[in-house]
Amino acid sequence: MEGKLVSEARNLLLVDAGNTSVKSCVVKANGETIRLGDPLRDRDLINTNKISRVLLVSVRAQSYSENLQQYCFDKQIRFREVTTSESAFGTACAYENYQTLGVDRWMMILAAAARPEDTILVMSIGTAMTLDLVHNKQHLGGWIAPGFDLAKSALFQKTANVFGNADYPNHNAFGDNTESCVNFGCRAQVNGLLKEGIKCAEEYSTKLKILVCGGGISLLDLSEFDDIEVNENLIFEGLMRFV
Ligand SMILES: Nc1ncnc2c1ncn2[C@@H]1O[C@H](COP(=O)(O)OP(=O)(O)OP(=O)(O)O)[C@@H](O)[C@H]1O
Ligand SMILES: CC(C)(CO)[C@@H](O)C(=O)NCCC(=O)O
Repeated sequence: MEGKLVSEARNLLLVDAGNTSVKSCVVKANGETIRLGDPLRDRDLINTNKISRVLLVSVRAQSYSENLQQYCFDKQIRFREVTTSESAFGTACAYENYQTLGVDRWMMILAAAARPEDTILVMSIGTAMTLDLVHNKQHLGGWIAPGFDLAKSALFQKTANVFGNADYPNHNAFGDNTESCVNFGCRAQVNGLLKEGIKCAEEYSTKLKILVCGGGISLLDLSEFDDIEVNENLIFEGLMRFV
């Protein structure tokens, strides 16, 4: 039975192991894609989707990569972990110590570099928020800041009297109690980061494309930004360049 499954398998599984969650994407032979979860949590995912090859990017502890590699080895599935490189496909990483740039950022940078626009700002709104500038297909650098939940928990941990709830506000306003002041303040930080990023990026070009992804996208006031594209598959788009 196991042998039959392996011989029938021909689909590719892309895996993005982030700090909060692991996402995956099945790429079928006909090009169709399906977004799924963590293959180490849902042990049927690989069998039911006839996976013959796994490509991983991870910003988690090394043990996640080792466990997935072992799992693939046991199931006779080809496995490769893609890591940040000094350059790829003609795009150089802005970090001298390139190994320290998160591979999730690297994938988004490479996805942006494959686009036709000259100047692209890539933003991820996850556990952490990141911004990276890609100009003429080169990575010029970026920012790392706490994400919405992280900013809130830092406030709760480091102050005696600030408390909150688990709401994600869908607009901005001035709060009239502690919880709403925290929520609106941290939401303003998300939007403010992008506005500041645009200001800096406009030194390179006033014609700017913005690509955004991550679990906190609904915190952005999308209508306030020109030429902005929400793309949940940015990391997978970058990873697909290695296929
Ligand atoms: N319903 C929601 N509305 C708005 N924001 C949310 C919601 N649910 C989660 N978030 C935000 O999304 C974050 C998680 O995003 P994501 O799943 O992209 O994280 P991750 O990829 O694991 O982290 P990272 O990319 O930083 O490693 C949470 O920390 C939270 O701030
Ligand atoms: C910043 C995060 C956590 C965003 O997921 C990730 O890209 C990471 O762990 N980066 C390592 C540090 C860096 O990119 O400089």
